[in-house]
Amino acid sequence: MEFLNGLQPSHDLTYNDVFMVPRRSDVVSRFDVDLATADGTGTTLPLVVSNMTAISGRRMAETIARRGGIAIIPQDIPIDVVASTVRRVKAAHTIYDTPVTVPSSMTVGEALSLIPKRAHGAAVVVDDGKPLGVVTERDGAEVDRFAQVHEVMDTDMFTLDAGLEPRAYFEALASQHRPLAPVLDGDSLVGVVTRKGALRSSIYTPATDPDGHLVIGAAVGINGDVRAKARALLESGIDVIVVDTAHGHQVKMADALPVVREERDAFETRSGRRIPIAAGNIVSADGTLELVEAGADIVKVGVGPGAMCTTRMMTGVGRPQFSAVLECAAAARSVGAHVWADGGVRYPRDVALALAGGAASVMIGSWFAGTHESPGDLKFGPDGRPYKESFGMASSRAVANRTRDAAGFEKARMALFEEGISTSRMFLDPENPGVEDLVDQITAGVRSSFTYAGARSLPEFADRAVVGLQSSAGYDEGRPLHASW
Ligand SMILES: NC(=O)C1=CN([C@@H]2O[C@H](COP(=O)(O)OP(=O)(O)OC[C@H]3O[C@@H](n4cnc5c(N)ncnc54)[C@H](OP(=O)(O)O)[C@@H]3O)[C@@H](O)[C@H]2O)C=CC1
Ligand SMILES: Nc1nc2c(ncn2[C@@H]2O[C@H](COP(=O)(O)O)[C@@H](O)[C@H]2O)c(=O)[nH]1
Ligand SMILES: [K+]
Repeated sequence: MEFLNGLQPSHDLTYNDVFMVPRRSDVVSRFDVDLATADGTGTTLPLVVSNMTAISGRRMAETIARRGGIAIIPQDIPIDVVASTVRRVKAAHTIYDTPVTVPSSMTVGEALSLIPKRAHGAAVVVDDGKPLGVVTERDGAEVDRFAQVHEVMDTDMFTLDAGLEPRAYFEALASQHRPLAPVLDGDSLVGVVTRKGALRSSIYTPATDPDGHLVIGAAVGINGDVRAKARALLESGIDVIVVDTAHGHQVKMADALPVVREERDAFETRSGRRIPIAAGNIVSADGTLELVEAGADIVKVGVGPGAMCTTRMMTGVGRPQFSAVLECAAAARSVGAHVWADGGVRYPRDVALALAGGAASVMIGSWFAGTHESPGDLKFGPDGRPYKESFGMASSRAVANRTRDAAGFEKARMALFEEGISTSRMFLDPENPGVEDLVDQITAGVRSSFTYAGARSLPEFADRAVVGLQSSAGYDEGRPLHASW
């Protein structure tokens, strides 16, 4: 990346401070862009879902990996729960959506609470392994919530066979005027296909491990028995291990990383698979080099940009994210390592700018909180708008959860330090209520960005991007106008 007109910025910059200028391009189609990352995680899109309890769980993990990204399960989740999450993600189909299945005797009320767990808006009714019908929100809307599913389900089953090409699924659904269909392999239900899903599987490549299963990562903190936790996580079958703390450039991190590296190397000897280690967070070249030296393959960059994060207001500490990414990515590159740009991403442009700054992948938390796939229950505001609750991992809510086994006195001491928001309502966008809708927007924006720069791949983009500085009026000029002046 170079600054426009050779400018050397006199102060640190964040995403809103900068813009990219187009340059002559021989990339003639946005489909010619390859967004695969080289950070060793197997992702085909440079997107990582933040290790936050309100955002990253099983549904998020399988959905994002199916489209090429990866989700990181937070450090606060008990290891047996992480292991079962990993098992279920690895068992999920790489092409078809996982169906919500309900027995025919389930109440409509219960079924309606399960349907929003998937963006496709329907549950498949299954008795004794045999699919009998489909029930949607609309089917359940007008009836008593204690009615049973078999009374309202659509039994005029339209199913499709597994193994067809995406176009065939799309056309079959379109010609039958169906939004979705259960997919059967022989008699058994293997998934659900929607028109959009079929379209997406022709555009995205799932992120898979060497055995062809969807990828997933998990985080470990720097306190407690780091060795045992790291070993258990590796044994659970994760594809990247994230060593996570607010202030990554500290002695405890420098002590924890060699331990995690030893466990990783031992796991490689046992299994033949080398699992990358990500660690953070830091915002300086020094911090990057020290973490890489201590064992990190990937360094997580970002102190204070996160939407749930109060660190900068509480402490005055942090660094505008674009400059932090730029400096850390250059340092990482000089020693053959990678960075993830973590936090503060609200628009596709921010993802593009992080990649221009040299990030191998971009971590997104809050933006993905308001989707069907985030773990929380769907709630409704006074105006009926659906939302999910989100909270920071350094909020009193998260700290209370993380320290649940500590003695009362210790708990109270730790609760003194709070650097995150405990409740925030993240509304679902009615047009884009699923995380895949957001991924569609991001990849459309980023692919287009690459063609403006004349780049076909991430390294080419980081090399060719020309970045200028703008005032807030410049930023404002770029915003769309949804009503008249
Ligand atoms: N990217 C960001 O800007 C930030 C992210 N977070 C996220 O919040 C979660 C919790 O992280 P964390 O608070 O580190 O909790 P951890 O449970 O990982 O504990 C952090 C350890 O580091 C010590 N420590 C020393 N200085 C600091 C400091 N300035 N801030 C925090 N800990 C410090 C703490 O000791 P002691 O308690 O005795 O001081 C404690 O032993 C993580 O998921 C992290 O990524 C949190 C804040 C900022
Ligand atoms: N200072 C804090 N940072 C936090 C907290 N919880 C998460 N985070 C960081 O934010 C990013 C996600 O950023 P977003 O803008 O996409 O939401 C996450 O990966 C963490 O690094 C917190 O409580 N305090
Ligand atoms: K912030």
